[in-house]
Amino acid sequence: MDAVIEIREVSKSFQGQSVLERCSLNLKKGEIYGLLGINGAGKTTLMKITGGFQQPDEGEVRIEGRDSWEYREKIQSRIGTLIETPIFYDHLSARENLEIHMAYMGQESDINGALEQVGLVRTGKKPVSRFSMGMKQRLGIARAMLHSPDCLLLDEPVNGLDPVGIQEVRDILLALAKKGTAMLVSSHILSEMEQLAHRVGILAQGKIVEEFSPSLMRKQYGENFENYVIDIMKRKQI
Ligand SMILES: Nc1ncnc2c1ncn2[C@@H]1O[C@H](COP(=O)(O)OP(=O)(O)OP(=O)(O)O)[C@@H](O)[C@H]1O
Repeated sequence: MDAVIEIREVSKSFQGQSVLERCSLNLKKGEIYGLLGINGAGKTTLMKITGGFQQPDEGEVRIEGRDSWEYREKIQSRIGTLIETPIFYDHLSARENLEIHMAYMGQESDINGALEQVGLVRTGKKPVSRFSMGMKQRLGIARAMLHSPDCLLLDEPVNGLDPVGIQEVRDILLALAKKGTAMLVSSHILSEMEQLAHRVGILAQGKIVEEFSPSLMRKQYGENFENYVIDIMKRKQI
């Protein structure tokens, strides 16, 4: 398999508490991989390590063949990330924030198009400090995808979005996947995963304990799909 993201036996502990334990998963071009797990399972930690924002204690992550910690600067300029609450220059507008980001990336991009895609084109000079949580989230998504990255790491991307926003973001992500972008996406909303992800992995006990195709799972379990998945999450928690 031509993996764009290869997570190989990654382990990470904080103050002696193991969070990830030989966790492995692969993502290929155009694939959306949904990461499910209870609070504190280690989803954000795995995203941070994948993007080279944290060093694994053991194991490695390769993005397009490069070690994501060793080559973190290069990698971070090529991937798009939305991990935890996005941070912006609060006194600046959405457009100014994106302009600064692209200047930092040393690239040019269609900022207007991106703002339009996420429904922020009419915010004009309004400073980000006056944005709602959902608007900040939309801006975070625009920033993550602005430089047309081959890989996106999105930690709860629809968090705080209204139903219209959720659908818009889902459509954007599905369209990007069709163009070949690989995405690691976490969400607590199972129905969202079902509509978005090609493959879902359940993170528990520090590793992926179960992987499935949500559409096949729905076919197999019908209305019991949610219960089935929640059951696995409960059983594997300990
Ligand atoms: N920098 C850190 N220092 C100490 N502990 C940390 C640090 N980062 C994460 N942890 C701990 O690692 C565990 C996993 O946290 P993480 O944020 O990765 O989980 P999560 O699956 O994303 O949770 P949630 O669904 O609640 O967002 C938690 O117990 C958390 O307290």
